[in-house]
Amino acid sequence: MLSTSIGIDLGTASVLVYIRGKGIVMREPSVVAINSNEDNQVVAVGEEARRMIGRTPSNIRAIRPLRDGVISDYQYTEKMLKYFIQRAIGRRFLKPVIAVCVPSGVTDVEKKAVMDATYQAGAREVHIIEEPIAAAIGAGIDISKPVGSMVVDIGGGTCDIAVISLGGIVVSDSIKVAGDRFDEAIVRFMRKRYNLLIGERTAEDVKIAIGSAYSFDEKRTMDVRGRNLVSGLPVNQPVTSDDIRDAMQEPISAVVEAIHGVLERTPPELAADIYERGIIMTGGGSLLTGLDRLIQDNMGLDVFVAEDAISCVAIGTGRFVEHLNGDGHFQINH
Ligand SMILES: Nc1ncnc2c1ncn2[C@@H]1O[C@H](COP(=O)(O)OP(=O)(O)OP(=O)(O)O)[C@@H](O)[C@H]1O
Repeated sequence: MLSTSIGIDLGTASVLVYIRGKGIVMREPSVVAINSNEDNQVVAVGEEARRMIGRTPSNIRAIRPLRDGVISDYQYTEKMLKYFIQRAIGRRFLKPVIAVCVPSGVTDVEKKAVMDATYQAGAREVHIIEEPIAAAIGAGIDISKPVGSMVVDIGGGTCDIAVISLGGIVVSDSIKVAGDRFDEAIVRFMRKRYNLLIGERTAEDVKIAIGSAYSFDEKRTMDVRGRNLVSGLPVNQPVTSDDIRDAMQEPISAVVEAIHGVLERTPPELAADIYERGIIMTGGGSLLTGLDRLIQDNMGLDVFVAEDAISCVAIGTGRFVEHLNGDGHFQINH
């Protein structure tokens, strides 16, 4: 009997678990709720904890243990990871082999900590995988070939840009500007332009509903509910997709500049491959309307959003662990 292989995308915004033969079996927000009256015990994890944000007595706090693509709270990252692994695998006779994809800003010490937590949660063997490699595998790129591919993974906390060839990263950059920064920019804009106080969850909803990185002919509007900072009362403020584009201009430009920077540092042969094949975008942030078009116009090359972009890293991590050969190397025979 084969032991189970599991791939985990330990993301800033969400954790996805992939099991061999089943695909993605779990997709939960990276949130932990703790009770300060009971020695900061964990009271809920994932979606249940997220629902508690802003709706709990003051002794219960919902925290995001990974922020800005780094582990901001190791203790709770470990608890969250263990909870998800145990829920995914249940009771098993044979311990699973687990690959965990960590945000690229994570240090070697933190990687070791994630490894230890995964062993403690019941793994037989643990592999830590880099985010751009997982994203590329998940997007269906054959990374083993001596051909340059550029992957831009835009998550919640980080935007990772990498040129991959022969299974390794040749040039890369990681900036702490991604989906969360877009949301924060919308919060700031609403306060400045409309004296309206909104939370980050509302900002995210607005971004997904009418946010656009590119100026399309069709304009969209929506009413945003918040608190007027002058009257102190709740109001509905109509906003347009142009408003939201203005709001996000700074973080969007930072993403475009970072891609430029990586292309400039790419060796000419690989750059030629990328001009021929285009850029692949993955991660939830790449779903922002018009972002592909904006990058395409700026760079003068084709940009494709991968199928199921938000799951690419988890799928890639799962495929990585499925195709490990006996000596611990990734190998797919095409
Ligand atoms: N349709 C959409 N349009 C715009 N943004 C979206 C959309 N769907 C999801 N997002 C954004 O994608 C981000 C989360 O992406 P993802 O789940 O890939 O991140 P993550 O892997 O948890 O983070 P990281 O890679 O930084 O660790 C959030 O900021 C979310 O608002």
